Amino acid sequence: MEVRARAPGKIILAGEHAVVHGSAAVAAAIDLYTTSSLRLLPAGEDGGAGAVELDLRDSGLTFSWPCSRVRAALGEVGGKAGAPTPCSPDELAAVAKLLEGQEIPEAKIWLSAGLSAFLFLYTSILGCRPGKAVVTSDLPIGAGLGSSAAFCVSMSGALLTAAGAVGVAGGSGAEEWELFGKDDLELVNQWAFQGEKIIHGKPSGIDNSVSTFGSMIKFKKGELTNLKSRNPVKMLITDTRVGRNTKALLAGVSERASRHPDAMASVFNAVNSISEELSSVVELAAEDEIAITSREDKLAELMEMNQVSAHTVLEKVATELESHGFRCFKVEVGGRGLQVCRA
Ligand SMILES: Nc1ncnc2c1ncn2[C@@H]1O[C@H](COP(=O)(O)OP(=O)(O)OP(=O)(O)O)[C@@H](O)[C@H]1O
Ligand SMILES: C[C@@](O)(CCO)CC(=O)[O-]
Ligand SMILES: [Mg+2]
Repeated sequence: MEVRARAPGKIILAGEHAVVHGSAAVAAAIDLYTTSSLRLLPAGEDGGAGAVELDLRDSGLTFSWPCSRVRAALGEVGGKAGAPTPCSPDELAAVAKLLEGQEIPEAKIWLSAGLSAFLFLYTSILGCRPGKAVVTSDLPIGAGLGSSAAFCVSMSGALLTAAGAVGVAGGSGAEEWELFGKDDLELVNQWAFQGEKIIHGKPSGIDNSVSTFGSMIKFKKGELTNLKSRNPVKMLITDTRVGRNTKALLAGVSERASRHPDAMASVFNAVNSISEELSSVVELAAEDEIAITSREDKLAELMEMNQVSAHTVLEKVATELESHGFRCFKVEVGGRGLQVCRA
């Protein structure tokens, strides 16, 4: 039997990064999905122990680990499809060894974090049983839309269903998407968080939570509040195609926080207030067009306050001044003194 699970990406409206340091953040699921399909294979069909296989369909890459090799590296793991235990440093090192010899193109070396998360989740939940997982995704990877969380959530959902730990026994028999119950979602979310930790370092848990539970949420210190919005919020998302690595960005923010603890505490406090206000604006009951427009203006302003970058502000101020007939020079300060040029 094949199990398929799909999980959405997300957009963070306010509180990104600050949420890792205890501020509130607001996030919403978006209707772009990662789908993980899983088929358990009969052991020893070819006289051998079989293999754990991963087919990353979008990148055209497939990976295979003979079960005997997985067992030699990790020992008799798995079958603990209850509450997860985090991946220990020793386990992570053993998983990293399993990546050696896999042909990951240099240009896609970032996939190794996802492969490590896959191996940890697969072997912890199913042990060294042979099986094949196929992953497809609508999401750009490493673009801030929660591709890592959607990967971990959909994979955990498929693995836990195959292990019989979650899901309706036998399913409805119909080829349609079914929803998990609340306890099942909690369990999937806990496993996905362990996967996210392998990919992100020290995530807050907001991405896997919103991917698991969907909807629009406020998230603070691991606590999730569902935001009830009677009018849908529409967003236009633009992928700049400028790649970034969330793990490195997270580490950068933490280092800055330890270099400037007081200033950064104020920043995190300000972001917390923005997220709290944004949450209440989302929940405002908008009865008419005017109210909806003013709600959208408030959301836009709060999002801009959260995201504000010096470059955007400079551009805006300059455009405004120039529209009133002033002339602006955007200059770099602190540059060189006298220079000469000989013809
Ligand atoms: N479909 C996928 N297949 C394999 N690996 C994936 C997939 N999606 C995500 N990953 C793993 O997750 C990593 C990207 O995670 P990262 O957290 O840096 O970006 P993101 O999740 O897209 O953005 P953000 O966390 O800021 O929302 C990839 O480098 C890869 O290791
Ligand atoms: C940057 C961050 O705030 C969201 C990543 O999409 C990290 C996290 O909360 O774990
Ligand atoms: Mg991520």
